[in-house]
Amino acid sequence: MAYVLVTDGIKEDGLQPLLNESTIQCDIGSLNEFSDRLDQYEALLVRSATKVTAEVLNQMPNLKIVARAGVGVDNIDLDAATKRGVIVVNAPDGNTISTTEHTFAMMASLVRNIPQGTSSLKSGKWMRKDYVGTELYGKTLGIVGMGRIGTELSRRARAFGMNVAVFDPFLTNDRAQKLDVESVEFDHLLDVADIITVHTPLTDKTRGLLNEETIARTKKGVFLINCARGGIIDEKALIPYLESGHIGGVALDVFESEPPEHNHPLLGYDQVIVTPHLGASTKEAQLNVAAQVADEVLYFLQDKPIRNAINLPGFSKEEYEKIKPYYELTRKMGSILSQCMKSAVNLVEVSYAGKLTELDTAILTRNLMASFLKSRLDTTVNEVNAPSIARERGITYGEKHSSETHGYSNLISVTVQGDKEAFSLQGTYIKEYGDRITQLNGFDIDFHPQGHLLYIQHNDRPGVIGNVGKVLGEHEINIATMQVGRKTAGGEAIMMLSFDSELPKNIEETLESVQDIVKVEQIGGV
Ligand SMILES: NC(=O)C1=CN([C@@H]2O[C@H](COP(=O)(O)OP(=O)(O)OC[C@H]3O[C@@H](n4cnc5c(N)ncnc54)[C@H](O)[C@@H]3O)[C@@H](O)[C@H]2O)C=CC1
Ligand SMILES: O=C(O)C(=O)COP(=O)(O)O
Repeated sequence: MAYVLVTDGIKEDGLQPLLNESTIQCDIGSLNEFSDRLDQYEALLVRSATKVTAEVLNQMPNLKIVARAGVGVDNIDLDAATKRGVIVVNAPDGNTISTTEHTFAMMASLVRNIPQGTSSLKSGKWMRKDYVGTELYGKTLGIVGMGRIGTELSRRARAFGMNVAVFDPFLTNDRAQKLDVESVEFDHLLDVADIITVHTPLTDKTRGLLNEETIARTKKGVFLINCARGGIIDEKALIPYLESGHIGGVALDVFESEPPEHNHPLLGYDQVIVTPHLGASTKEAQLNVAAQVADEVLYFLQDKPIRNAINLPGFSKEEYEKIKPYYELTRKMGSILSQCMKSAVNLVEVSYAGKLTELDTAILTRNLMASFLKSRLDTTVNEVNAPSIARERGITYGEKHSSETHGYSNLISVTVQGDKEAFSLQGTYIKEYGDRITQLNGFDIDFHPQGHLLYIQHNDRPGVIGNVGKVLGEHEINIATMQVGRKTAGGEAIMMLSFDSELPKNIEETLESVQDIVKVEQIGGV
């Protein structure tokens, strides 16, 4: 049974695939409510309220995946999760439309004083001349961050006859042209925009993007909107400009600290309109994001590919189908290399040739590294934390694409380099025969890496192979398959034997005492 904890009121209708799965038990509530059994959960589903800190992760030693039913993952300690090997996924596009529409509603409300007019009338006043608004038509909307939400917003703004100036370092001219927006530098956007709205994640670069200095550059009467993340607009910096009347109005759906304090200074200004982080709060968005993360968690627990991992290279289902056979091969190669080369390693070089060069191979290299490191360490190592663990251990690794296929349609070559020795392995996947190891330390060989293996280095002399068979026979060990490789007659040679069951621990020493046998390594669990 896999245990899953669902927090933050994620919509249950969308979670049906998880809730209906008989091998999964879903608990619904908060971290606090289930504090006595946090150690059992393999998956945690959250929105923005639950803070997945390093401390929370420590209390959940079994946790393998955190799924964010929404976009922003700033409530999750990504570094700590990555280090621990916990996959973090989100639901990137399920709430795009809702947040876009909310931003547009905030913009329209802001320029037409709708919230102010509502509360004034409800308090018995009829103040038409105090609430004269501004048209959107013909005004310039400055969008900072042209991702999913920024893009959808720009389409709506264009439909309202607005000009759109965008600052996003990743926006190409071609895309800007297609979207009929002007791509500008940030300073230029500050100069020309009548309304500025931010749609970036909160990062070190975007924190305080609109601050005392940058707001000073904006047009008098500018309207500012933040429906992205609290802190992108520096809340304190707004106050002098609201006081002086430089800012025409501010719309905030998000705050530096949520909920904001009751006596938060910005809440006292009539020109500031607010909502309590409602951007994604529609029936449709909540159903979408819940269904997206439920699918991802279910897939993950069933060892199927996940699409929206934040701390892993992403790939589509189609790409996964292509990569799948090599995934198993790289796992096996990593394990064999680690067990054959027992000494310290400082460099791992992976080369992909043939059909593989058409694929994004980064995930394969991570998989190989995870498998390589796993056999050497007793901590959790997977594709998520393999890069940081390798770095910590002083192991550099890299990958390249090459044209040297050695006649195979696809070929993976790996060299592991230590201070004193090196070890190399080549493998391929052939549809009819499965995965094959085709070369080991320069020796041509051909075997299916499966089960319990014995790798023997020996001198190519008459009787050696027979003696190995004899010793194993005396120990009642049945050889399943045996492959021999050599470079020259009478020179160095290797054997690779496979067995149906585990071998006795001391068999290496017994075999190493046989004449002309140089080295014996058991390779288990491939
Ligand atoms: N209020 C709410 O309830 C919701 C808020 N959000 C927030 O909205 C924001 C945007 O969401 P999406 O559009 O889905 O994300 P996205 O990832 O599609 O877009 C973000 C864009 O920001 C750009 N960007 C990053 N750093 C930048 C910088 N320094 N300057 C300019 N542009 C920069 C990126 O290139 C990207 O195009 C996120 O912070 C997300 O958390 C999202 C959904 C709901
Ligand atoms: O998706 C996002 O980034 C959001 O900010 C939505 O947050 P929520 O799930 O409504 O707490």
